[in-house]
Amino acid sequence: MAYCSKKNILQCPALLQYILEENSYPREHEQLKELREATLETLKSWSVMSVPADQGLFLSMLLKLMNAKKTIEIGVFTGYSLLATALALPADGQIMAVDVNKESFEVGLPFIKKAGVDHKINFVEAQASVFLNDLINDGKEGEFDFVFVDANKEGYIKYHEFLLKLVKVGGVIAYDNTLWFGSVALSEDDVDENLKVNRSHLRELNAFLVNDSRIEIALLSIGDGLTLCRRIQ
Ligand SMILES: C[S@@+](CC[C@H](N)C(=O)[O-])C[C@H]1O[C@@H](n2cnc3c(N)ncnc32)[C@H](O)[C@@H]1O
Repeated sequence: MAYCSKKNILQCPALLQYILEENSYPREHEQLKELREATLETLKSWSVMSVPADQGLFLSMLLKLMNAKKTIEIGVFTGYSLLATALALPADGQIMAVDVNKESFEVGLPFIKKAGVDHKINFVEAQASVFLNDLINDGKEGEFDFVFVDANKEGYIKYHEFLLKLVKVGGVIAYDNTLWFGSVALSEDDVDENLKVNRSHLRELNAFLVNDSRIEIALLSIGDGLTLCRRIQ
């Protein structure tokens, strides 16, 4: 098989271990560590859905550099990236978070409460497109500093149009998994059957974003690939 079996584009296990175990876990917030461990214990192999600790540290750094205050989270799962975001925002920061399934969120919620940041989070159980449409109808255009998108990959291009309205000029939309195990760079014949559908959605998204003159982009090789889109008009 020509792709990395971990949901991470780093092909070298020793390097991944060095980045995570020696350089990220020592700086991970205590409740993020507890949430990560509870996710592994409760959801076993599904725990691969959480963003890795190095990406959590990056998100935290980015949000602080931007002085972000109001954000949107699409795709919560047990809430690793949500808690990393909530910890990085100021005391009066606000996150509008959506997931179709509340069950996984409930696994992480005790750690979010223990960290004392649950007051910053508005969790809505809904389809992301319905939730985004409602935010627009509620007059929230141009209100958000940052959006983290980590949900159904086939929805990303549709969400992009809503998000360009909701994020302010200068705000950032971050799309997760844009390198999809590294499979986006391989020919379809070399890709595992399980990866093909999302590989195709993500190649389509990447081609769309690179040609979108409304944004500045940076595709980062962190985690499973993260594309930052800064709204410029
Ligand atoms: C990769 S996980 C998110 C991981 C999370 N960011 C973290 O760090 O733990 C993807 C989540 O997207 C949610 N999801 C899938 N399709 C969705 C949709 N149409 N609308 C909202 N959420 C959706 C799933 O229920 C799942 O919890």
